[in-house]
Amino acid sequence: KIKLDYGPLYHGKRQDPAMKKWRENRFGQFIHWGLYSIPGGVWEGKTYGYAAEFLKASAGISTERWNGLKDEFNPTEFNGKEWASMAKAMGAKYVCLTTKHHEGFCLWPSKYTEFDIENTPYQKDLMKEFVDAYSEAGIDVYLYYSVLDWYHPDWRTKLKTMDDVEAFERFKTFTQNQLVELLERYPQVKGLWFDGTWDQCWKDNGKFSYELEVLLKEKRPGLIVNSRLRADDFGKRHRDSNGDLMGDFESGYERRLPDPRDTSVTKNDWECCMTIPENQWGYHKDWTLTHQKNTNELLEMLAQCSSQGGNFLLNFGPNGKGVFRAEEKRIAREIGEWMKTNSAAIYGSDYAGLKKQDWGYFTKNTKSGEVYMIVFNVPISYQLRVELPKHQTISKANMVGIGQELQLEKFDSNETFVLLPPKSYTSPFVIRLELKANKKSQ
Ligand SMILES: COc1ccc([C@H]2[C@H](O)[C@H](O)[C@H](C)N2C)cc1
Repeated sequence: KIKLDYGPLYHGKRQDPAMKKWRENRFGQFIHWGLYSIPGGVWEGKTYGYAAEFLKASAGISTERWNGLKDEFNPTEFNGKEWASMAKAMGAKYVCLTTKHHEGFCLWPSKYTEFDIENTPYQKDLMKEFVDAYSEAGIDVYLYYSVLDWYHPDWRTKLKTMDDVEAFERFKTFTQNQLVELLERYPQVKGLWFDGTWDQCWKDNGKFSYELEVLLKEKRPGLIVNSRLRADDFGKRHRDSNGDLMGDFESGYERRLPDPRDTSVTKNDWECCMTIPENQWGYHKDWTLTHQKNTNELLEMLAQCSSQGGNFLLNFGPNGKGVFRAEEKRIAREIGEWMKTNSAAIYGSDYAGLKKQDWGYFTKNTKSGEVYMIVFNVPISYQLRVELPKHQTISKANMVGIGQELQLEKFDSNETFVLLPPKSYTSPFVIRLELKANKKSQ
């Protein structure tokens, strides 16, 4: 092991109540909302297909012109309670909102910059309405914060000169001040989701990122931070120079999932953040440019994450007025419909320790011990293979929802077929297994 002064604060999975709640949540709503939500990927009549939150770069817009968008930010149709009730109906147990994306515009009235909500026609503390509404709906609130800040004069991608070093020292102070300010203004907040920490400037400041994690966790005991906050003594990110995770959960799964058979990911807590289009985090006017994931595709990702002990954070991008697009509202409703019947297989679930099969995913409820099969691919044979450890056997298998008991066919080996009634299955479904000790092996 390489000796590190600025590696992880601890090893293994946190078992405190705050982290256990994070783990039980399993399903969250990501929201990207900022000045980029106003143009929505279109500039001077031209549509740019790249991620809408990068329009400044993809359309070559001057900093002055881009920053001028703050004078147009007036989300008169924003209604925190409506947003929270859509998320509640979808079945999201937590939410993560961009307080400041790479553009540097702050959705809260910050003492440390004038590039914030206070200096827009809207003026009001939108973040307070947001945090209060979601908290009252029983949804845990997390805040996304981009260290990378295109607006701030002291931002430096890399530190080449002494001027750069001095500027970046001021930038580090600014960053720390803003983060403390967020925790003080919004006491309900459960955690921080850091982004924009891939540049050399941050890799050269592992000590600062370590001390920042310590400071923020002292300010807010139980605070949860993602792996993107940290760099170690040698500039390694997410995992330190010994391969150990820094932060409380691995958040490198951005628009991608681990291999479904990879059981190594179960060693740490982790989260996959996902867009509905191929690559749009901020609102984009034209979603027809790329594939839009449908509800069953998204449900399968949610099921896979749970089956491998990870969380699924699904992104929504409201427009400049604070309105979600029709596709997002429909998908939220459809996911919520499915969760009404099947959420027992998701909330409080974890890796079941059973061999992955082609028909779908196993999850295990950590409290009840009940094992679930979430089925996406019904085999032509209508036989769902289950391989159990020698000492276990299935005593019952029931469809969740309708409750129907399913026939079992047991093999001499440790395999069992759960037999499906031969009919058409047009929506993913869940089977609850009751397992018991296997007498034969005693
Ligand atoms: C250059 O590649 C990037 C940089 C930043 C991102 C940002 C997205 O804007 C979004 O906020 C995502 C969570 N983050 C990694 C994505 C890809």
